[in-house]
Amino acid sequence: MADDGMLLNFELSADAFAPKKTFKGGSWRDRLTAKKSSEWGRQKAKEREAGSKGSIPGFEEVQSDDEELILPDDQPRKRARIDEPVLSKPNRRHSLSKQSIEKDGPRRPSSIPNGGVVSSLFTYNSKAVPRNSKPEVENDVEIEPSNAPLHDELATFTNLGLSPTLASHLLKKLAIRAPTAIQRRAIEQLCSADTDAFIQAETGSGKTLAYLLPVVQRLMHLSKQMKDAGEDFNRESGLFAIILSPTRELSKQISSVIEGLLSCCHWIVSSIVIGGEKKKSEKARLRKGLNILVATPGRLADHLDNTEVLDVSKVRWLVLDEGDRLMELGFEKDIQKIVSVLNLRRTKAMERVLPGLPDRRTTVLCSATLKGGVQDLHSMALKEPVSISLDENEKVDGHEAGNESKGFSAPAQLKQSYVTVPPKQRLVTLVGTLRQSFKRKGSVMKCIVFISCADSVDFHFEVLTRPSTAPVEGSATEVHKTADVELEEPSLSSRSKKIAQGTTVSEFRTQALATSWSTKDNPVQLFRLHGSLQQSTRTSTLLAYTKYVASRGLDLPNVDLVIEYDPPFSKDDHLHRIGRTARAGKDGRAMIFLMPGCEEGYIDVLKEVRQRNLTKHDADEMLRKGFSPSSGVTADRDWENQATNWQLDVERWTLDHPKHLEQARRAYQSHIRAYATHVAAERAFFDMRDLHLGHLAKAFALRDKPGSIRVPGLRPSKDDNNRANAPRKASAVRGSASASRRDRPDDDTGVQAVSDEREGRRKMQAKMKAMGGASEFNLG
Ligand SMILES: Nc1ncnc2c1ncn2[C@@H]1O[C@H](COP(=O)(O)OP(=O)(O)OP(=O)(O)O)[C@@H](O)[C@H]1O
Repeated sequence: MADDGMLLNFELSADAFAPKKTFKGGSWRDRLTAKKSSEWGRQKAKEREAGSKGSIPGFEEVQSDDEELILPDDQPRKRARIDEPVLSKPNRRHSLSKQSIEKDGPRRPSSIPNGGVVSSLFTYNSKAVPRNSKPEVENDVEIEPSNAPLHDELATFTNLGLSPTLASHLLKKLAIRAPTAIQRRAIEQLCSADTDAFIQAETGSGKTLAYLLPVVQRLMHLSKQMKDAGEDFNRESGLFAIILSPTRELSKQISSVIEGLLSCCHWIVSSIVIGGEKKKSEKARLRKGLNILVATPGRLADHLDNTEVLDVSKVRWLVLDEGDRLMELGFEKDIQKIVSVLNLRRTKAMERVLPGLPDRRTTVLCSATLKGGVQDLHSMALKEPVSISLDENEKVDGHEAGNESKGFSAPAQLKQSYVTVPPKQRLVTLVGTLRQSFKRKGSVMKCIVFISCADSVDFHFEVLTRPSTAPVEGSATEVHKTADVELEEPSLSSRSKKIAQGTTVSEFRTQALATSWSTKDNPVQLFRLHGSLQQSTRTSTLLAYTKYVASRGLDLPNVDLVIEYDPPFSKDDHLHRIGRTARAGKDGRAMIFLMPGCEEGYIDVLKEVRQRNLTKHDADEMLRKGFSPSSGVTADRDWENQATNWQLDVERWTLDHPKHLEQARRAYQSHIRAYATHVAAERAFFDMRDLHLGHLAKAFALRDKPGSIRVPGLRPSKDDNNRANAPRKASAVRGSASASRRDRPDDDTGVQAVSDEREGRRKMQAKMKAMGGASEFNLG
């Protein structure tokens, strides 16, 4: 009796299949299966006789049309998969290393429930499309930073209108010596005039201080005028300035910058309302009185409706920070409402004007990009504004300023690169890149990896901090309990568990050592952050990350490398993500992972952001650098074995624990859903129909066939349910990165893409808004 499971378990001896047999008895399927198996065995025997390949006990490979190696299963499977041609293995790149196979062998049967597919990392990968455009590599060009503080002798804060008290406080307490180019313009303008303003400047150019310094300066001046007129200035004098920002994190960051500034004029009081805490305590704070308020739009609109004690009649400065994000996250209506309430209440209260208080309100809009929504916000909130920006051809300290294309700006010194990685190799290439980057700069380096959804962040955090058993040179194989932290989800805190060595660690960690890839000599800490974490956890994680290497807590200082492991959902997203590095004149690198095929079209978008300093890499290069032993003494392509071992190790780890397996499947499914939510203008680059789902599964350490990955509890959409009733074609699931759309059967993938996109976008926006907005760190 030959069934599918036995087919895969056949021992290959040269004589076992020698005579040609006829098959009788059993069902037609059994006979056909046995016949095919016999032919397969004969062919293998011939190969071995020819010395082309030896058999490895306990491991036989069947290659499918997809070049997948199917491992034997404990459980005989009912359904035979008998139509796959048997291919010989012409070269060593097609097979797993013998070492890894032997290692994998004994554990395999228990590791692969319901049959599994292990495909080689290095075979049948889609190739990068040759491009006609000019070569992108223009590295090693020394470019002067475009967002650094100026060296101009005249560009001092006092020359721009700040009081000597504030200027010396900046220098002594905040180590800020000279303004950046955008600060020079904004401070001069806003200190001397009551006109609305639109500040547009690249990321990391110091926009926060560009609007805050004039506000604080003007309030200091107001307090002096009131004092001269015999009136006290204190927290009860009135609310004079409101700063709106799209996210809680950013609001807190702005609030901490204000606190730093106000320590030289402690009579001016600021506060913050951003949700995430009880409205009652926010109301209590508002009741005590304050002069500057930082808020998220939704929460402020709510307080304007429901908190009587909030008097906005004296507000004379309204700042809309990160205008593009405010619009993108759907705060338009809230802002509209806030602006009209401010207008209405100011007019009603004109008779109670304080000495020195300007008649009109100044509204300032800030943005790093000029994208669609910003224009709407501009017309809705600003009246005859002055535009404060650095023109395209403007020179900063004799060098060209940042803008290379209208509406986009990235710091000139930022080095962008992209790496084309076939879907199967994504995970190992990420690890190779991290190993290489941290090897070069040691654990003093800081990096952010952007991943498209919270489930995927969780999965990758666990994978990268799991104890590795793969023999990668110098890896920190033992678990470093001391670093497992501290920060935990309150709801999960009770579920702490004892681990083998007797140390209690939290089941849910947001910080841990990257034991699976960093080395003992150079240990790297990993932090987890996404929008599905509770607010308190997000805040403390960000703080821990900020403080980990550098101690300034203003933004995320000194981030050396940004990796966009999953491409951004829009160009603006990209700009904001890469803007976490190369801030205030510092160096920075940003690397994006693209898959061969239509994703490579995104390279043109990268060029729009900045053509210079754009470098190209490929997966082999990153793997070689990341997985080669540091001694440099290595057999040719030894790194392939190292990478394969690492990958197999993760796959085993995933299969060995139901929890990990579910997490991997959940991450995979959520990733695909998120993939469908790219903005319409960029969908040609990120086309669901070009995703090779089977290969992509490997990047989530899955050996399942894509069609069988269905995690219970993962929000099924209506269309999911409809699809479940429709016959599913195998090719629709397996796809092929290289096949054109026309080659595909008329499958339901396109429908899924569209419906998932709408659904995904709607949910994402709702979720972000419910969280009080999203930032580049709220990715769930
Ligand atoms: N004049 C200055 N000298 C030195 N450092 C500065 C100066 N102004 C701002 N910085 C620092 O530069 C960093 C970036 O500033 P900020 O966050 O205001 O930039 P941004 O333009 O708002 O960027 P993004 O658009 O990405 O939010 C901060 O760490 C800030 O402390």
